[in-house]
Amino acid sequence: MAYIETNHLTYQYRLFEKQLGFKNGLRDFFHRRYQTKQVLTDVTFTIKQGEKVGLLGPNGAGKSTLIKLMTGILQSDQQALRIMGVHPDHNDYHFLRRIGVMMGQKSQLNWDLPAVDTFKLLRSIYWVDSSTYQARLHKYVTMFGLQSVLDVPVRKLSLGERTKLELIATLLHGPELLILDEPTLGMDIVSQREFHAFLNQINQDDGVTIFLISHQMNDIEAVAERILLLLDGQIQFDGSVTKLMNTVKQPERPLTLTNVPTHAIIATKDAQLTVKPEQTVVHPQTADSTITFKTAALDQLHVETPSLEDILYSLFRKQGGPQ
Ligand SMILES: Nc1ncnc2c1ncn2[C@@H]1O[C@H](COP(=O)(O)OP(=O)(O)OP(=O)(O)O)[C@@H](O)[C@H]1O
Repeated sequence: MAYIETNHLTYQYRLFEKQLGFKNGLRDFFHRRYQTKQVLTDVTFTIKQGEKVGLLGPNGAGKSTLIKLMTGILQSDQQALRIMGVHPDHNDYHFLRRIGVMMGQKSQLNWDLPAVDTFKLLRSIYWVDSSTYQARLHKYVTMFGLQSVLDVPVRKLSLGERTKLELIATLLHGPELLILDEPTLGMDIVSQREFHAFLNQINQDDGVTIFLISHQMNDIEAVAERILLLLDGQIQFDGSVTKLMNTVKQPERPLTLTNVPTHAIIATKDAQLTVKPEQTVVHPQTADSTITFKTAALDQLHVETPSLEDILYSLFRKQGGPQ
């Protein structure tokens, strides 16, 4: 049985259609009219225990909606979604104990209290025994080097410190599945890397399955072994970052050559280019980073490989799947 399984998962919101004017307002009161907004259509994928999966998609693609369905905040068809063998329900305590959810824009830490006070509260809510709690707290706080800020009211901490404490709060009850929605928003690059290293460590040490939504490409590249691309409400790609880079028809990039000798021939992996004497810019069909020279004597050759961000930019702009 798959650890996480969606099977033609479809979701639409129902929106109240409000009419303008007093008379229409009165009519609305007795005869409400609704329209529907299709957000997810036939979303099908499976995730194995211990995987680190990134969910990518443009604004409004339905990523948060999918998370709300996965955590039982929104309800879907029973057969369309199974998480750890059950249909998610946000009233199911046993289910909630097994997952941890961190939303970058929502905090569970009390602003006026030190983080350790919220940790103690969470320990009681989740019935974590004292020795397990102490061991986890010690491990996580040491990994992040946050010993000195545990007793400081949260409002006095930097955003980076708060975010790391937020992650610790999410993990104290020992969830097997960690769902993260934009966790590194606003973090500097040093804190981001510490955060990535932490996630990879808990995945390795404790086998925590990680489901990560982020618009930060470095989050995805540093953590996710596999990405799901949500476009037009459907999973349009499922595979590794490398596979996405190889699958997607990459935007054509000019090669800028200087001091090209007469009829210098450059071989790419898949094709050969013959450079005409005066030509200093060529547009190869298949440019990649493994270009070799057959006839050397080029002074300078710079090949730019498109980044993941470039690839996603072109995909998100046209809102279509990889071709
Ligand atoms: N409660 C709601 N009622 C009606 N429509 C909603 C509701 N919540 C979200 N939507 C709509 O559903 C679509 C998907 O929203 P969702 O928040 O899931 O997207 P997202 O991929 O998480 O976007 P972002 O990257 O901006 O966070 C959007 O068009 C949004 O306006």
